[in-house]
Amino acid sequence: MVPEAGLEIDRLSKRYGDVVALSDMTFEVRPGELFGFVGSNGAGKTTTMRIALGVLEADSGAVRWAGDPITLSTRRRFGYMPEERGLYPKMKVLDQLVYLAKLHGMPANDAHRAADDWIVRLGLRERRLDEVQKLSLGNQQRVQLAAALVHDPDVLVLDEPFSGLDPVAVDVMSQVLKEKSAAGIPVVFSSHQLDLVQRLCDRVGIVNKGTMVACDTVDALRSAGSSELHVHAPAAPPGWAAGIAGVTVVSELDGHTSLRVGDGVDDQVILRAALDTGPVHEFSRHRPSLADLFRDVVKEGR
Ligand SMILES: Nc1ncnc2c1ncn2[C@@H]1O[C@H](COP(=O)(O)OP(=O)(O)OP(=O)(O)O)[C@@H](O)[C@H]1O
Repeated sequence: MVPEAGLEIDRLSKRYGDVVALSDMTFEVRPGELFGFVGSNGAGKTTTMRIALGVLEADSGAVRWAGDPITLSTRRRFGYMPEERGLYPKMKVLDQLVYLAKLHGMPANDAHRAADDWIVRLGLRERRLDEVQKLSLGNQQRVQLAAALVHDPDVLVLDEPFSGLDPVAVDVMSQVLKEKSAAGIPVVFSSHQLDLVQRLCDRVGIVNKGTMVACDTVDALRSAGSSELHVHAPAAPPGWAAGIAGVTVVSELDGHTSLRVGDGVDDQVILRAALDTGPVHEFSRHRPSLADLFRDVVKEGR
């Protein structure tokens, strides 16, 4: 049965000496949800994930799974892909996965079957008897994903699982994460690849300086952000829109202008100003991308 409450991160705070790594970090990854955890370098993503997995202790706050504080035995039901990766370099791929599955409490036969299945699924069949250290970095990452999945976990916490993967491996990883969340488990992963996060995730949390500053569906976040107007007026001189009240020029190049338009500004005023410069080939509104929102949040934070 799928529990109603998922993975709850509740007001986590953590300092390293004078550095405040987390300050009241709060969010929930619901069962069946694919949650993207994004933020600048040093924003606190890895620290949060380590605390969730019990690798690191918080100064205050709590982590709960299915409504209860996490214990050693519930933690065994987590699948974790640490940022620093955690494989034994001299162990063979198959042996490693079987070993890890058994460590999580799987009987030997099941462990072998699960390791074989994930090896095939993740395109590692030819590499199964190679030592991990002899694999390319991308293939090591595939093994690392297999290691997070081999014991059929109830929660998946993955620190930058997509970094360094080729496009085929990105597709495989995306598919696996979608399947796992569709099967009802909470999946949280951090990433700097915002186009991928925008495409894949049900909800996204944007972290800045150790605090969750925006957390919602991609659609809701994009709708709440101010939209941009794209104007293509080939004969328009540079600065043509600079004097229009309530309008900020975001970029301007070869007659293509992107404008941020304040609330209550009549876009027909902008269209008339564009037409005054000559022909207008494009005049369209665009919702901000996740990358645009991210930049805004980080800028505001500074
Ligand atoms: N062991 C440590 N000792 C001291 N400071 C640390 C330690 N680990 C992390 N920090 C600091 O805590 C803050 C949060 O780091 P964290 O690694 O959680 O960020 P992150 O969001 O995962 O960054 P990235 O995207 O670069 O991986 C940073 O200021 C970092 O320098």
